[in-house]
Amino acid sequence: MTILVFGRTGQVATELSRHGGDRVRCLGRDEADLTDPGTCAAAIAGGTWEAVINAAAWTAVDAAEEQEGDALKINAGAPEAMARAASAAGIPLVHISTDYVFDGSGTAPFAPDAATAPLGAYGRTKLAGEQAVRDAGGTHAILRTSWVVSAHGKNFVKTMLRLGAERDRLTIVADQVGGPTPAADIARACLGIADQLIADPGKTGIYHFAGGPDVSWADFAREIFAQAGLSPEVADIPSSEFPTPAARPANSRMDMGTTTATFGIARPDWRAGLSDILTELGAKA
Ligand SMILES: NC(=O)C1=CN([C@@H]2O[C@H](COP(=O)(O)OP(=O)(O)OC[C@H]3O[C@@H](n4cnc5c(N)ncnc54)[C@H](OP(=O)(O)O)[C@@H]3O)[C@@H](O)[C@H]2O)C=CC1
Ligand SMILES: Cc1cn([C@H]2C[C@H](O)[C@@H](COP(=O)(O)OP(=O)(O)O[C@H]3O[C@@H](C)C(=O)[C@@H](O)[C@H]3O)O2)c(=O)[nH]c1=O
Repeated sequence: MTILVFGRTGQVATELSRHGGDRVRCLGRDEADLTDPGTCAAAIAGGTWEAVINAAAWTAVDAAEEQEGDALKINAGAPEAMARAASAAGIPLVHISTDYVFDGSGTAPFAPDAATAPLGAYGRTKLAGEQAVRDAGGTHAILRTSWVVSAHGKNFVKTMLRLGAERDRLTIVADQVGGPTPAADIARACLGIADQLIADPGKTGIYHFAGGPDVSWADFAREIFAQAGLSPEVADIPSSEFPTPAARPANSRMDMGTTTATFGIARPDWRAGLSDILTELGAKA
């Protein structure tokens, strides 16, 4: 049997396709459009699947501020339909969420049961998606991750490689700290969690999965440039000097202790994943 994946072109979906091989069937927007949640439910009901993984989402953080209704449909309406259909089919759903459901207060890592309080529209829509998945009442894992990077799509590593080649000096925020997470590691975790939920629906719940060690965006940029053999000056700035439509959490540290205890999945070292990404991009020094 096969695992159904929503998403085909995204960072995590691309790695699910790569790591899942013949075990996964990835649906692009042409086959299941999340703005039309009925197409997601129909895709689940229309096949015989072992599990469902939702790797599709509205991920444009700033654009969500102006288009929250559109983002809500994709990040909550579609997951609700997926969760209901998966529950009706008696199969588990692995749904990916984000550190941006937290307000970023303090410096301690957030546990999965910590209070949520999103700072912006993207986080609000993702939190609504989590709630919808839980309300559907089926077997599920809501896997919150952070700062996803890969050789595909749009992400901080690719932005830094572009800017680092163009400029002598970059100003990068140093007062936001979190765990960069390679999409390949997320894909492996999702597949492992899906298998374990099939075997034991009692593992249903909210889990965290983020790379370590925690780092500021500025220090993350420095490591990207070190591994890529680029040497622009990286100047630390406060978030106030990099104004964006959506506020970002200052503290994105996430405690993944329950993920390790429940599923035996260890925290990945993002520096190793970064090395793989740069090698794949032909950018490794
Ligand atoms: N990127 C990050 O830094 C983080 C991401 N996450 C979460 O991880 C998950 C995966 O993110 P990531 O791989 O980075 O996402 P990407 O932005 O790389 O890809 C998003 C995917 O969603 C698809 N999608 C968007 N809108 C629709 C739609 N209307 N119908 C069908 N498909 C659609 C896109 O397809 P298309 O190419 O056709 O638009 C694409 O495949 C998401 O749940 C995200 O919220 C969590 C923390 C950090
Ligand atoms: C390009 C650039 C960015 N920055 C800052 C802005 C921001 O605080 C930080 C990262 O910028 P980005 O726009 O890549 O990050 P952003 O889109 O906010 O990334 C988020 O995406 C969503 C989908 C998530 O779920 C989060 O976990 C997180 O990964 O870097 C600088 O300080 N200087 C720069 O030159």
